[in-house]
Amino acid sequence: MPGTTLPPFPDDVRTHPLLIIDFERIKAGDREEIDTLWKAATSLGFWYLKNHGADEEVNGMFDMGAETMALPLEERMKFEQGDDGRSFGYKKAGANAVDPSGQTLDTVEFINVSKDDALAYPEVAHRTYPSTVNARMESTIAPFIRKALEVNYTFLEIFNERLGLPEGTLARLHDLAEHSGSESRCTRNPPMPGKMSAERAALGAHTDFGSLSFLHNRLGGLQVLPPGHEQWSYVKPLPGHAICNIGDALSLFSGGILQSNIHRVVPPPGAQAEYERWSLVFFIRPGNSKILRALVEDSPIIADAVKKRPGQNFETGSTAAEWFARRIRNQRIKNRTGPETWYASRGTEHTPTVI
Ligand SMILES: O=C(O)CCC(=O)C(=O)O
Ligand SMILES: [Fe+2]
Repeated sequence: MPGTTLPPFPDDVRTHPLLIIDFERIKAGDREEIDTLWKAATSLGFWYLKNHGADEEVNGMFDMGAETMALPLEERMKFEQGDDGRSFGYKKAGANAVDPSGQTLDTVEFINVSKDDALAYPEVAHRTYPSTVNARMESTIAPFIRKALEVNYTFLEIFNERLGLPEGTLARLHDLAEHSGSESRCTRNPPMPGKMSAERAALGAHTDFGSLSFLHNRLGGLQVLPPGHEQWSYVKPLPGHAICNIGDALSLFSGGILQSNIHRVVPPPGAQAEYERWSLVFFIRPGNSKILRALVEDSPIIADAVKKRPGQNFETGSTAAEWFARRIRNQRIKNRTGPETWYASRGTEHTPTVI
């Protein structure tokens, strides 16, 4: 957290390098930088982002997270997301399964704030939040969300062009005026030194539900399973760099050209394990009514990609709202009937598209 000196990320753990993208160069239309972004988005689907200009808002969001987690649990529980497939609100630690067995539970708690609630405040679009969230809705949360949207819409415009889609197609699928599952998430994972091995997931293996994630963390713990690998690798946090990744919705819209890669969170490595781990994400997700399917009629490039992957299903028959609700509902341990509940919470991770 701000003001704390954290031990460095150890140099003796398996780490996967990510390409570094400079947001200033992307905004300036630098072709070389856009080529590098395209390479990252279509291979691992993860990249570092520097010069994103959101540092101040990110620090404010971490303060909001600390203030919220300092509220009595009883108070936080008044705003719990519940078992009906709703994402917005507070999620207590241990509410979710992390694997099919249902024997182990997640250890993270987080506070999710809807983009619609933050931008409509003081009007309520979906739900109400703890006092600590309300106090910072206009000064911290809405500014952070606006910055994150600027970054994400910039990427969407580039992907739109590279995918050969008619101008504005991806922007319309993420129409700011339509209610959506887009949200900010501030997560706390308590330190549990020595109690768990690195194989004990704090947040189970998953692909992100939405289109793009704009992530900020300070301590290690995030791991990716790159296509073709059998072992998990850490993603090393780099000061001043966000980590961006593609989620299921963009992977589906693009017929698998954009890669939604599996990842998880384990306790921080080495001496970092002694510390509380915080992370902050903004997830941009399609408008609630949008159907998750490959945009084959809109782009010959996407039609071609789908033809090349005959074993894969890019027709979910599901709206964005239904897709997210299904996944969230089936992660909740209260809804578990057996391993099938875990499998029903899955996204595109069983159909990797990068060989
Ligand atoms: O905490 C992190 O570093 C990643 C979190 C994550 O993957 C998520 O919230 O979907
Ligand atoms: Fe994630």
